[in-house]
Amino acid sequence: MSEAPLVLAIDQGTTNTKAVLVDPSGRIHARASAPLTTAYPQPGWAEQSALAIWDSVRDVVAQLAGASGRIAAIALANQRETLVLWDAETGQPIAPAIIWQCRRTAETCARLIAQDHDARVVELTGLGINPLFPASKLGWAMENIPAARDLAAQSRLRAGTVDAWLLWKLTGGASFLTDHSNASRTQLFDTQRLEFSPELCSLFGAPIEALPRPVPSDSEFGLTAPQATALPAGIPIRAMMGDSHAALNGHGVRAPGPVKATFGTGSSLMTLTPGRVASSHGLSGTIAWTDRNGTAYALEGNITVSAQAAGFMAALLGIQDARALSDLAQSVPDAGGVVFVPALAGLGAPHWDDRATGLVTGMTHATRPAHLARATFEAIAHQIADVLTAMERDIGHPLADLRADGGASGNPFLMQLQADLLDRPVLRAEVEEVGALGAAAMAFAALGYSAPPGESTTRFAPGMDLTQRAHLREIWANAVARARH
Ligand SMILES: O=P(O)(O)OC[C@H](O)CO
Repeated sequence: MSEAPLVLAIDQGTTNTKAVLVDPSGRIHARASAPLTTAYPQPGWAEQSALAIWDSVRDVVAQLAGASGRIAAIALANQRETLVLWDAETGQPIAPAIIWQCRRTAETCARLIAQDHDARVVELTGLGINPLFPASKLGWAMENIPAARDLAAQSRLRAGTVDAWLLWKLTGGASFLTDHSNASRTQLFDTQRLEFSPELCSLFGAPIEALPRPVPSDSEFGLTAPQATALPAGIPIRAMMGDSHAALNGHGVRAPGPVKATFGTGSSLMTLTPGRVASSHGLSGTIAWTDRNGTAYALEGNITVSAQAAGFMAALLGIQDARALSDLAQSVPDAGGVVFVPALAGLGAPHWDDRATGLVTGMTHATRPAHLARATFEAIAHQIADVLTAMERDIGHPLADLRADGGASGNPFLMQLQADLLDRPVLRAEVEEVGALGAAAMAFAALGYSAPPGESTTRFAPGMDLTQRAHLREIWANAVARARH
């Protein structure tokens, strides 16, 4: 009997690139990982090397290429809203990638909002005007990077999100495409017509001809080029999706109801909706994916700094890493009244305040590093609770539980805190690579295999006294209000 085919699923994230080899049942046969660094050259700015992103993909692919004879397809999940600019002729990036966290266009966005453009942008895209999205980033690049203007004048400028950049490199420049889930996060994409909007491109100063062609998430995206990676030429790329969208698919969510939270550098909560939605509570309407069944729409809340807050606080306290910070946090029964608001790059959903800054409240002579450590994990959970509350208000009924994935979901202390502060169960996926598995499931479906079930989970039941929970939620809300002044 011949061996089952494998999909090589790549999850290109902000802090690392991971890849897995998966079979049609969803079983992982091998894993690989490569780290990435982010530069913060000015307050509010955030950049990565586009070549380092590509090299990290080549690295993880090389670690798994021994199985290339069995690899039937490649699937890609990626950090979203990050803008890469490159020269179509040389294949070289012309500037650092402006990543999703970057707030350099905060003033431009504030001006566009003051000029009353927000309602129309939300109508077309589901997204409130914000520097998170590539639209204003591309406008900024056209104004501030002379090479972008020069190349655009020669029709050589390519401006894409990370999926488009990686696909272009994997195929040796043959494919310049983006999938609808990634396109829906650019704030240039009309999510009803499924095309980039000339009106929005003109509003943000983005050259529409430099953008990739948007296609469904299960398209025939192209074939690996000779020597692009350690893989042989001719392997098809059969799925591309934003990482958060892929994680929702990886949880086995195929119909409205469940909500998932990815505990990554930032966090994203997402739930499928019966159709296009416009949030009234600070969330985004977006496209989950498009495939042979049509377009799946979703409601999403993005938190700008989530698990990254633990690394930040560990560094600030001179503690080795987030794991050691978690140990320290568990040495005290509570945060002693201390609240940490990790608005280190403004605040995302549901507040969307670019001027908010990080803040610690409630310190006294009794405050110890352990209280700050505990407040950091509470902050991660509070932010998720804020978005879940907003989601319930938009949907109009309570959500039963939360599906959790992403690196920090591996921390049982955090998962218990999350269940406690939500006052509802948290179901954590047992494998960490839910995003990669979701992209792999999309590729297998494209190849004609039926979807594997969602990942099995560990359940964390809420156990906090309700008065204590109400008190913690209240002092958190007060601290957030202060961070915004
Ligand atoms: O790199 P991650 O996993 O934190 O994901 C980044 C998100 O896609 C940004 O929206």
